[in-house]
Amino acid sequence: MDTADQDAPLNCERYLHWANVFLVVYSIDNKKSFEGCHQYLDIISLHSKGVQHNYPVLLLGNKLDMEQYRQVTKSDGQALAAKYGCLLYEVSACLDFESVQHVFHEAVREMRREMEKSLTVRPLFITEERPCLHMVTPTPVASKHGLASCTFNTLSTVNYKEIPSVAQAKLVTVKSSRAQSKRKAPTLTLLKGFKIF
Ligand SMILES: Nc1nc2c(ncn2[C@@H]2O[C@H](COP(=O)(O)OP(=O)(O)OP(=O)(O)O)[C@@H](O)[C@H]2O)c(=O)[nH]1
Repeated sequence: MDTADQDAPLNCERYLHWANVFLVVYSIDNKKSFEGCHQYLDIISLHSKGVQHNYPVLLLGNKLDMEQYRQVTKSDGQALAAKYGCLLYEVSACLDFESVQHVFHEAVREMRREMEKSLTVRPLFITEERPCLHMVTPTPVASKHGLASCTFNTLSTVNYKEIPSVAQAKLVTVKSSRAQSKRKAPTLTLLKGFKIF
């Protein structure tokens, strides 16, 4: 979405809640446009804090072909990017399509990296390897990314662990409290690493 705001951010909600990655653009030949970026960067970082999620931001100095009229040095751009923890690129939209394309590809890569990072907070699974001493209150394990959701209301001596990666998957046997009390009662066999829905 192109915000198309002329001087300052307007109705930010319409893109803040919608976007996964932000490109903040100024013209290297226009100091005012560079100064206007501060407001956008502030708003995006406030938004990220509010939702406790890091949205990648790329700061983009456009009109590199206007070098002779440059009002914003590359180090100005780098300092601003460093302040807000974002990446800086300088491009010429009218002369160099590939550099613009590269920035968009980078934006998508950054977004994927962020999503993968947030996936490292993995959902829980159950194992009987180290039984707990007390009953655990059944809790729905709801993953933000829909990876796992289950309740453990028949399992009293189970242990809760993070799901290992599929490469580490192996068979484990989980017994219900009823099964443990009866020697030949059926047990439930799970493949470690598989999600339980
Ligand atoms: N020299 C030069 N001019 C450019 C470049 N990119 C855009 N322009 C010119 O800058 C002006 C503004 O471009 P827009 O794409 O409309 O910029 P914008 O900020 O999205 O403008 P709005 O959509 O009206 O908010 C136009 O006259 C473009 O031709 C560039 O890389 N070099």
